[in-house]
Amino acid sequence: LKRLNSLRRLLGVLGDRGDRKNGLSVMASNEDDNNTTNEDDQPFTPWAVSVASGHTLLRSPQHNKGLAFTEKERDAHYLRGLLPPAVFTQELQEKRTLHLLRQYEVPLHKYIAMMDLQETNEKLFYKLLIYNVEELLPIVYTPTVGEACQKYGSIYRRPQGLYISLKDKGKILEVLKNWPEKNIQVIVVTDGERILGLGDLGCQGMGIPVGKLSLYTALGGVRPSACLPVTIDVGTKNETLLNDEFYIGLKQKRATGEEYKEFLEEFMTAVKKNYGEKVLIQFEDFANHNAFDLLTKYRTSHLVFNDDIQGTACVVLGGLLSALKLIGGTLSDHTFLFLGAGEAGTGIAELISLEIFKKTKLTVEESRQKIWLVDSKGLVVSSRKDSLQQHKKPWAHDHEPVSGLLEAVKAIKPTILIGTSGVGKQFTKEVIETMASINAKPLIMALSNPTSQSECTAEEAYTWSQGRAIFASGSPFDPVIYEGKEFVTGQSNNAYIFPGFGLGLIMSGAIRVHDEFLLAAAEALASQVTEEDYAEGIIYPSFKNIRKISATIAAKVASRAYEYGLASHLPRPSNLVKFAENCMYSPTYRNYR
Ligand SMILES: NC(=O)C1=CN([C@@H]2O[C@H](COP(=O)(O)OP(=O)(O)OC[C@H]3O[C@@H](n4cnc5c(N)ncnc54)[C@H](OP(=O)(O)O)[C@@H]3O)[C@@H](O)[C@H]2O)C=CC1
Ligand SMILES: CC(=O)C(=O)O
Ligand SMILES: [Mg+2]
Repeated sequence: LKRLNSLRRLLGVLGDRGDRKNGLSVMASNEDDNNTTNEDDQPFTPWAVSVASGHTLLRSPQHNKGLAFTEKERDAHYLRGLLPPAVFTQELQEKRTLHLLRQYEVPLHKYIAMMDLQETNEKLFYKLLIYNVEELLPIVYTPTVGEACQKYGSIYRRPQGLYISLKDKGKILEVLKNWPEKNIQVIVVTDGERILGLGDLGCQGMGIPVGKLSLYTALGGVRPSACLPVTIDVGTKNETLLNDEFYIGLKQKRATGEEYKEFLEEFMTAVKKNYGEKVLIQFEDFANHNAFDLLTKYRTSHLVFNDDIQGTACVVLGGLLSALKLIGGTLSDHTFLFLGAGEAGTGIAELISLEIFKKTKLTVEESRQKIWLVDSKGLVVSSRKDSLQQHKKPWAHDHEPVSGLLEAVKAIKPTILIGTSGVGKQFTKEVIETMASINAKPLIMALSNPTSQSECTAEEAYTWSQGRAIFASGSPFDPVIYEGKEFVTGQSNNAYIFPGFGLGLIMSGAIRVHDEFLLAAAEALASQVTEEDYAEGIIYPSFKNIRKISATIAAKVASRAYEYGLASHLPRPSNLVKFAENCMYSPTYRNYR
């Protein structure tokens, strides 16, 4: 009877709504019961019926403007008294927040502050990120996001993204329907097994899809409400996490084999059913024993993109095409040696050989002969072929076995050395000195993330090559002074690619990804490097111009999609760059009536 009375009172409050001239936010709750008896052990219904004004408006990250609500808006939306009297412009808010962020000395604290901002005032978060991208990218993205994932359980405040765990088997479609936004254009999904070069972080990998999607918006202009971060939790093999009382994921051994495949199949089917044919699914930081299979299996039935295999290939090929201006020759004149023969390494190798095949008279097989890879067992050579994973086989060339990287550098004499091992400090003094003894301008790319896993630092690359190296890294390094000269380094990270690439797919309504799109994206990136960049010895354009770069990449990708009959948004816009720019999300506040 008491509960019935509560309900009556609640309905009475709701009935009052029309009488309340102000249309105030109405929060009705049976917590308001004037009961004297303790109901703590009674089942409770968390009623919340609201319109976005007053307190509710301030609590809505999409609509909140904080101190930037004007006097008129404060009157019209029942905010009087809920905010201090000062009215700030968005620019002043940006300045204030930046000032605050700079007071934190620990990058992880800045990360937490940025995530809080994203959860309270989305437009201010994106304004800050877009206009201060070089300063804040290392916070919301690599390297800090790596540390955030490692400590995700203990810094956890509010859930971000959608968690799909083995507990949801048979109900994934229902779980997708719980997500509040219906019009999803991009999903970034991980299963947490290979988070950067930090290994299996299980459910705590969620930081990666969240971070990648914030870049989709900030760098590529995709609406935040169209982005869905997903973590698939099938357990973890990380014993530390399994024994951690603050671990937020399933405490069980990672599922493998058929159980894993069936769960992923259910996810892929549910996604297509819920969001349609044109939702982009970006696979991120899966271990390579699943990543290649998932890409192969779903590339013909879904719009899928593996960032670690394909996005990384684009950013590196773009950097190589641009580097030719500094190191000379054509791509096919060079010899490439990789440390690491996994997703990134073989993905890049495949795209380089495709580009050489397209631009020369060489066959794909001949172009592959210019590329060598070293894995944890040494140089990938034909005598090892039978025991090699499928993705390594095309790179198993005839050569006697070579055990380590230094020996491989001496034997192969590469002009370009690329680190994709996920293991730090592998480009030793001897390795770089040997590269410098073979090449006037050795091109050295240390791509592993985060900074702790980088194959070498910028300082090591410049010092050990006596200032002759052309250097780029996956995570950013500060400029280095060597013998009185300043060396600015480039960041070779797929963040240059996926936001623009995804935008190109979305704006053209592409239904599948074709390898030609990857070549187009790489060439578009290379075309954005300026003479000033080359004068500084860098092979990537500045992140400051990333939205323009993303628009150029999007336009080229879309253009190929139309050319290959894979675009569904018709008619084709005549100026694709302009169209891409016009599609981009703006972080500027809107006026409320
Ligand atoms: N800059 C960027 O944009 C990107 C950077 N990355 C980074 O690249 C790294 C690798 O990623 P990914 O390719 O997906 O990982 P994978 O696990 O697929 O591949 C790692 C490769 O490195 C090899 N390896 C591991 N340890 C050693 C060692 N000590 N000596 C030689 N080889 C070794 C492995 O050998 P084996 O096969 O024998 O086990 C494997 O071939 C990560 O740190 C990741 O953060 C990834 C994507 C993009
Ligand atoms: C950059 C990226 O995707 C990685 O390190 O995995
Ligand atoms: Mg990745």
